[in-house]
Amino acid sequence: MTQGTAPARTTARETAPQEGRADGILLAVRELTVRFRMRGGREIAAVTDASFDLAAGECLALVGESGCGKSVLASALLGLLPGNARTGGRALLYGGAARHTDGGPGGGTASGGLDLLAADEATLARTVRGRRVGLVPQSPAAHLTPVRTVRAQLSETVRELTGARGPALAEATRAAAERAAFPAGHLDRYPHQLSGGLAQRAATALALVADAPLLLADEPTTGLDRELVQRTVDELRGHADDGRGLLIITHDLAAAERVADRVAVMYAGRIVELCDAHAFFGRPGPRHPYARGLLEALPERAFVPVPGIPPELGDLPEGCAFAPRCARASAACATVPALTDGVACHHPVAPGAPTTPGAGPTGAAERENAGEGSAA
Ligand SMILES: Nc1ncnc2c1ncn2[C@@H]1O[C@H](COP(=O)(O)OP(=O)(O)OP(=O)(O)O)[C@@H](O)[C@H]1O
Repeated sequence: MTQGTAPARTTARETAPQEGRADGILLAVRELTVRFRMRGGREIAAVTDASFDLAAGECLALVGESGCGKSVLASALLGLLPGNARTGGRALLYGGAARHTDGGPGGGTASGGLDLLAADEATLARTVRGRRVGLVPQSPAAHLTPVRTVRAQLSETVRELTGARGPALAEATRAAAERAAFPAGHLDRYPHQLSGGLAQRAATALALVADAPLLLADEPTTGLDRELVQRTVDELRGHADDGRGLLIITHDLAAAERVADRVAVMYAGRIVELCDAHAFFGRPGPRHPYARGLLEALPERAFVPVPGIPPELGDLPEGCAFAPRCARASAACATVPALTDGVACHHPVAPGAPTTPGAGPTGAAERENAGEGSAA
C-alpha cells in the first residue's frame, strides 16, 4: 500500500534522550477513560480504558473510524476537554521540558511522571502545552491567526516559550521556522498567502518552538493531497527520528503505514489492537476482525467495507461493541474482551490467515482452520 519511498528510520533505543525514564518512555497512558455527561443524565463513553506507552524516537499512530474517540483522547492528554467531561485513569508524562534548552520557562531538568489527567490547568498551561507537548493541529488554516504574518506569530510564541528578546528572538524565530522546513523567505507572508503544505509547516513550526520532547499530531494531513500527505508525514517522521515521541491521530491508514512504528486501532472508544506497524500492514496482518476489516476496506486492498455502522457511544451494547458487526461473534462476546497480547478479541484472526479479497471480518471457515471451532 505504501506509495513512494518511506524514509529510513532510526529506533527509539538509538535516539532516547538522557533525561526522564531510563527506558526512554515519554508517555505512559493507563486505563484512560473519558465520559461526557449530557442532559437528562445520559453519558457518552467517548474513551474507555485506553492504555499504551510512547517512547522517545517512536511514532504511534492512533487509527479508527470517525467518532471512535481519537480526538477526545488527545484532548484529554492536553487538558482541553470541555466542562462536561470526566476522566479516569492516568497519563504519565516523563522527561524534562525542552530537550535542547537550558533553563528558561518550563525547566529542562528531568522529572518524575506528571499525571496529565490530574494536573491543574495552571500546570498544563505553564509547563505542558507547547513546552513538553507540542500540538500539530488538524487544520493549520484555523490554527494560524489570519491577520498576522507567520513571522509575527512565530516570534510571539518563541518569546513566550523561550523568553528570547531582541536579536536572539529574531534568530530563534528563523531557527524555529527552519526546524519545520518553513522557508525563511516566506516568513512575512500571511496565512492566506500560503499553500496547504506551507501552512502545515508553519503550524508545525509553532508546535516545535520549545523543542517539546513529545509531539501530538491530530489529523495533520486532513485536506492535503496525497503528495503533500506523504511530505507532511515524512517531515513528522523526521521529528521522531530526531528523538521526539510522536503520537499521530489519523484515519488515513496509508499515512499511518508510512510514518508509524506501532499502530493502535480504536473502536467505539476502546483500543482493540495495538501492535507493530510492520506486522499490522504486512504479515501477519491485523488480528482483530475490525482492524482487519478496516485494512481490507482500502481501495488498494480488497475494497470491501466493514458491514454495518459503529454503535452510538451513548448507547453501547453489552460486551464487545464490535460483535453486532462481526462474523466471528459468539456467545463469548457478551463480555468485553481484555487487550491481551495486543488484541482485544475473543476470536482473534489467526496469525498468517490469508488477507484475500472479501476477507473482512472472516468467519466460521477460517475459525475452524485456526482450530477454534465454535468457541463460546
Ligand atoms: N463535548 C462533547 N460532548 C459530548 N460528546 C462529545 C463531545 N466531544 C466529543 N464527543 C463525542 O465523543 C465521541 C468521540 O469523538 P472524537 O472527536 O474523539 O472522534 P474521532 O475518532 O476523533 O473522530 P473524527 O476523526 O471524526 O474527529 C463522538 O461520539 C463525539 O460525538
